This record gives sequence, structure tokens and C-alpha cells, in this order.
Amino acid sequence: MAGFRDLDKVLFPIKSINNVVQLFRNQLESPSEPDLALLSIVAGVIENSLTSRSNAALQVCEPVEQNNLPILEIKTVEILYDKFRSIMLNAVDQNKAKGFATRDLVKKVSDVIWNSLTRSYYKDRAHLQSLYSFLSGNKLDCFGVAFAVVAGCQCLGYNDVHLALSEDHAWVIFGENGTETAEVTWHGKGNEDKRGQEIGKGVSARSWLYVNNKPVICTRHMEVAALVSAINPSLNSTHDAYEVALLQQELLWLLYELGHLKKYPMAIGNLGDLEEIAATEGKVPCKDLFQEAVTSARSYYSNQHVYPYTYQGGYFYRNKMYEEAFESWANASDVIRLYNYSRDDEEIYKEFLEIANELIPHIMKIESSGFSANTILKKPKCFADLLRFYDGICQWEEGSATPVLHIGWAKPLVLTISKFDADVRAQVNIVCDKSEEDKLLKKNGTYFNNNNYEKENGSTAVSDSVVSTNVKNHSDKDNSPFHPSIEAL
Ligand SMILES: CC1(C)CN=C(N2CCN(c3ncnc4sc(CCF)cc34)CC2)S1
Repeated sequence: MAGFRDLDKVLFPIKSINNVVQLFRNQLESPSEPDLALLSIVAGVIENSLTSRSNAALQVCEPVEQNNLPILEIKTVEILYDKFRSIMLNAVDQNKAKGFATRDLVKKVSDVIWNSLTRSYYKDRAHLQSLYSFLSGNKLDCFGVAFAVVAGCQCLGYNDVHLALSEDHAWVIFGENGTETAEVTWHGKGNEDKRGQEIGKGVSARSWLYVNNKPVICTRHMEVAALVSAINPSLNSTHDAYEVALLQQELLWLLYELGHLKKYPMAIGNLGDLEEIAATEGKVPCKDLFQEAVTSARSYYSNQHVYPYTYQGGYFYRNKMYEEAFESWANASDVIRLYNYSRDDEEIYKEFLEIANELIPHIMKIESSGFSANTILKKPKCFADLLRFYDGICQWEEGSATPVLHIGWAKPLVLTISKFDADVRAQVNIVCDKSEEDKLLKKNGTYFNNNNYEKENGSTAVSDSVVSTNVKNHSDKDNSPFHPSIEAL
């Protein structure tokens, strides 16, 4: 492990963002692997010093000159770093010969973290993700516990333990081939934690929460990308601490340029969001970053992730590119249609609910106000993408133990569909195409994950709701990875 070396120590006392970037670069480029505990502590101290209530007022009203940070002394970091190491080394007996981690070891490290946490606190609060939060306040959020377990195992010399990330959960992989999995943290509210157990063997395997067994499996460098992604610049619900956001943006560019975001769509999306707010001169534009996140999810995760499309759709929406937004959201819906909705999937449910019942109706209101020259209401492709979007949500519900749709969805849906004239709707050709139906047949294993799952209620999927056309999509920028089920002529 890289550890806290002299070439890192000479950077202290840290006074600027550039000093922090240099420390991360040293660690990322070191022949031995980056030290997760060191980097999480440094990022956590800086984030908390700039976002804590004590100087929140200062941060909002007085623009601090560029690149200046509150001075970070080496002693502050050494004390926290040594404290973390001693917690780990004292709790886990060292006489065992190193080798690969065992389930007992991983569970033991998770217990050490878990049992140190404050009895009860607001788990969704900001700034609870870093080892600084753990060491100074005994508080961690769900992601923070998983990250701390991996950092703890690194401290103990188990370099086979790595972070596994879905779009709303985190766990660890370990063992000789990295094929062992273990829950190490909780998920959601009021759910019994499953710490120590293997990942998703039961019905939960078909829920979005476990991304159909296509999680982001982190290398050490990608674990640094995860801690940087988890930096939270929020000062309060309306303001970000400028220096924290700038630090996060510069660290994400460092990781991007070193190639460590290639297989991490959400981190690319995070960088895209920051670049949309404040573009960095001479870098890849945010629109391309959002497309790179989509391409990464398609290339490395069999297009089983939703967030790359909602990052991209959100960008198009904010920039009034409504036709493109509909296509991204329809592509997001094509991902979710093959999952079963389960009680663990609230986060993505809220995402689709907001798109269907807030964002799309808002677009309809603007577009039907009669002032838009090039209105989407005259475009069959937009109608087709909207149908694909809604159809995906309907199919998501099919075969799920928990219903998705309710009357609250119907009103905005009817309002939206009714905005398109008959002559526009007539140009969308919907036919059943056997090969498409086979391909999209839900969760009978042939498509979903090839081990012939019986669906939840025991019946094999017969999805007769799939509509598809074999009409080629005319737009040359066909962004859908495969024949969309509904397309405009
Ligand atoms: C399009 C969006 C609504 C905007 N932000 C989004 N996210 C913000 C950043 N997110 C993330 N960013 C980097 N890495 C991770 S790992 C993880 C699961 C818990 F560990 C979440 C997450 C979650 C998703 S999705």
C-alpha cells in the first residue's frame, strides 16, 4: 500500500486545491496502490471545514480567492490516519498469515466499523461519507460504511477486497478470484441489514438494486474515484461551497485523464454535471461526457444501468433539447423494463416518477403554448419515444410483486399523449415482431440473465405487451443500442 510517504508529506501544510490534486496524483501514480484511508481523510477534512455550519455564512457571502483552502496541517491528518490504523490493527488479530480475505475477516471488519457508529443519527445527512466523518463523529452513510470496510481491509493488507457498486447500493468482492461477494452495509430505511451474506441469490437479484449482477467492480484507483465522486460540496439546500466543488471537479479530471473513469459511468456523469455548471477550458464538453457515460454502461455493463440515461436526459431537459431528452428517457425505460420492481428500488421509482409526472408535463405545457416554432408535437419520433418510455414502465411492473403505476401516473400520461394530433400519431407504426418479442421477452432467462429464472409468481414470462416495429429508425443518430420497440416511420 502506498501509505503516507515522504513525497506526500512534503506537500503539507496543504493550502490550495493544487496541493490536494498533487497529493492525489502522487498516490494514483505511485508504484504501490493508492492509500484509501489517507485520501478519504484529506478529502473529508477539507469538505467538512468548508461546509460545516460554523463558516457556512462566510462561504456564501465572501468569495474566497481562487484555489485557497483553510490550511491543513500534517499533524491533523497523521492523528486521524494513525487512529484509523490502530482501530483496525487492534480489532483484527494479525497473527494469521496474510493471503486472501475470508468471509469471516470481511464480516469482522464490517463489525468493527458498524459497532463504532453512533447509536442513532440521521443517516441521509450530507458529509457522512468519509473516514473523517467516521473518525471524528462516528457517523457514516450507507456508502461510507462500505468504503470504510474496503479501506480497513487495505490497512490490514488484504488487497483482494474491493468495492462493488450498483446505482444505489455498495458491497464488497474478495477471495482468490475476486468472485466472493458480501454485504457489509445497510440499504434503505427499515430494512434489516444483510451484512455478511452473499449478494442477491434470491428475488432481489432481479431488482434494479443489484443491476442484474452487472455492478461496477472497483480497482483501487476506481475506489479513489468513488471517494472523489462522494465528495459533497453542499453548504445547504441552495448553495454549494465553491472550493469543494472545484476540488471535486479537478480530482475527477485527474482520474478521467489517468483512465480510471472508463468503467465508471456515474463518475463520468458526476463530472458532466460539474462541467455543465462551470465548464473547464479545453476539456471534453459536458454533452460528450454524458454520452461517454452511456457508452461505458453499454460497453461494460450490458446496458443494465439506468442513471447514464437520466444524467443525459436531465442535461437535454435543462438545455431545452426536448427531442433528445425524450430519446434518453425512452432508453432509460428500455433498461428498467427487464427488471422486476421490488421494494428496494424506491430511488429509481422516484426518478421515473419525476420524469413522467413533472418533467414531461412541464415540456408539454411549454410546447403547447403555441410559441414553439419547431414544436415536438409535430414529430412522430417524439411520440414514439414517449410511448417507448411509458411502455417500459408498464413492462417494469409486469410480473413484479409490487405495483409501479397508480392513478397519479394516468393523468399526466393522458395529458401528454393527447397533445399529439392524430396525423402525427398515425405516422408511428406499431407492429408485433416475433424476433423483437423473443429478445425482449421479460425475465424468462433467455434474455434477462440466461439461467431461466422462473418469474416471481412462478409463471414463465409471456410478455404480450411488447410492441415493436421493424421499421428502421430514420434519424442517423440512432442512439438506441438495439431495435427500439416503438419507432417512428
Ligand atoms: C441522474 C442522477 C439523478 C444524478 N445523480 C445521480 N447520482 C449521483 C451520484 N451517484 C453515485 N455516484 C458515484 N458513485 C456512486 S456509487 C452509488 C451507490 C451507493 F454506493 C451511487 C453513486 C448516484 C447517482 S443519478
